[in-house]
Amino acid sequence: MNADFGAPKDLAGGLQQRRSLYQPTLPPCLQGATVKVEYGDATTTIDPTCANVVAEAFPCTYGQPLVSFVAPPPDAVDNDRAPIRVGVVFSGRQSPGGHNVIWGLHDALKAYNPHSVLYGFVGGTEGLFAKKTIEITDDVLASYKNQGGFDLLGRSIDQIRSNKQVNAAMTTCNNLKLDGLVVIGGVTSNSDAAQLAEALVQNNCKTKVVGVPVSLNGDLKNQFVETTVGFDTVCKVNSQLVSNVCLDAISAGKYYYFVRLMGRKASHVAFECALQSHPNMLILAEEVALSKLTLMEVINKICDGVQARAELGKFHGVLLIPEGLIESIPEMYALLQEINILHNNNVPVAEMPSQLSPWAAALFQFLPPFIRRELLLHQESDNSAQLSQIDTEQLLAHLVEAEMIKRTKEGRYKGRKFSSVCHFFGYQARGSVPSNFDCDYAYALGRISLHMIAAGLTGYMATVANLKDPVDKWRCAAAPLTAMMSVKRHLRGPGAIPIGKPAIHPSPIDLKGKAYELLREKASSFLLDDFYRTPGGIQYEGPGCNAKPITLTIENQDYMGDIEILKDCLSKVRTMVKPGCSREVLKAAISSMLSVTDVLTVMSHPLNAELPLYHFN
Ligand SMILES: O=P(O)(O)OC[C@H]1O[C@](O)(CO)[C@@H](O)[C@@H]1O
Repeated sequence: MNADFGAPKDLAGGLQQRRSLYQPTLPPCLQGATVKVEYGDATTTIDPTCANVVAEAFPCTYGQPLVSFVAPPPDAVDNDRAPIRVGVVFSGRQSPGGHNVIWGLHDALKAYNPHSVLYGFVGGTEGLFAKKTIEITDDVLASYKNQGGFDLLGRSIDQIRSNKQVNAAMTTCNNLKLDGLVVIGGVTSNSDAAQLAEALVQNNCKTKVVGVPVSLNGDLKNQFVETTVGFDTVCKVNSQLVSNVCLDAISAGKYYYFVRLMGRKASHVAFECALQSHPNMLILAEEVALSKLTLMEVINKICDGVQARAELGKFHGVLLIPEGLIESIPEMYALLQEINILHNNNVPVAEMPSQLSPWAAALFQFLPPFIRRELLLHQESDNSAQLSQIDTEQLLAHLVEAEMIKRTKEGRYKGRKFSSVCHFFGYQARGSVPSNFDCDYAYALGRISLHMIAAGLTGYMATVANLKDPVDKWRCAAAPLTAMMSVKRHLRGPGAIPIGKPAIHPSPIDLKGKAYELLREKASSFLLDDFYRTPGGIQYEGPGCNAKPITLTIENQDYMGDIEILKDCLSKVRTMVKPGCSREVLKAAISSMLSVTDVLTVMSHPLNAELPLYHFN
């Protein structure tokens, strides 16, 4: 690695310079040097059927309580606080706002005790294993505040997983006498952080491990985590690009733009961009997987859309797909699985096609040569295909064109010749200057991380709830990483056997949610009416800067399921306990009628604080 990490950045004048001066807004509880730590109920896991497996895998860190942070009372005794030593590592992929986590952590650390030290691991996890550090100071941070990229420290493999890697990380923590290690990343990095936390406790290492949810994919979402840092920015930047091509398409009326967006296991980015820019078509991986659509069924669906538009005299359009679409098509998934096994068996790439099963070989041969080459690329660290390198949008455009030619020959399509232009909007947005929302959110999470370490929490994730409200209503908390875990299983239903290691899994688009329903209601209008929307570039200051402060998915994120549970629960609870009962009695009543997950949902629900108040006092 030859980058000069931590060196001052040459900020171009104007916007970049002004952004470095932006001061994130802080929720009230984080405004002082300390916080009051409130412990909630013990946790299990989001999937109670896996609780035993998770408990067995994490004997020391499973079942820890939920924690919330509130402002300390004005008369709180402010004892001397010993300096704290913390390390921070960029583990997951680049995502706008990552630098602000480090900035928030640094500011909280220095406010806590000015002699505290923050080490940044240079070159990501590899820097952690090799104890390659720089000290993070005000000077080092100055030109990275509110800037995109992860170039302050860089990153390498998103893994702290093998025994060798865990031991190397532990040695570094011991050598540097770290009180805390902050791991920045998405689902994979936070699963690894949980494993590292457990290993450190088991080996009597004093370092507390804290995870911070940073991922452009927005798929680390559960009852504790509303969204990840970077998702807001990436969706806004991509939505602008998508709306630009929509306007380009309608202007000349001659091209279909096929746009692939990042999102490996879940289609959140594509979904949000569709909500923001209203393209003609959106194919969600979750829908395809649910309906088990074959590749040709997907192609026919697109061709039917092209044909319906042609009947209205429209020969242009914009189609969005997530990069994970290819894996959601059953036969493509099966083919990728076979290739995966060949990789795991170290079969040379050139020999792979000949070792595929007959049906997989037939499918492979049917695909255009560029896709064949891309499918054979080496896997990612989580053993999945390198989806960012597979030009699925080109595959679709190629097959749609062939199908439209066929329909023309058969006399089924009488419109103009189909023409396409393909784009992958991925890395462009990933390196973007973060939005105000991501700057504030990341900075707050950085500050929370310090308070978690100071409170001695390990195996936890920093969280903020109520994100759709103004910052002064944000609720700062920490949730055990094991509470977010589940285990993959073979079969669905009661006989299903959990397999594999417990991990935090990406959460897919909720196909029963309000945001999805909204989009489906508009699908036919989007397809035919060219109902394009132009959100424009991110506005940082002045009129319009807060017009849409947070992504529409989050805004429409309904707690409907939870509210239904809550309402139902309340009506039953009323018949069981007296108004003004204690929290314990209330909890026992709730527990007697709900599953462990639902009790957790209700007790950690944003409305929970009101539960005893307006119904029982
Ligand atoms: O930087 P790389 O290794 O190409 O990673 C690309 C992957 O990272 C992500 O941007 C984030 O997980 C994915 O959407 C994408 O597939």
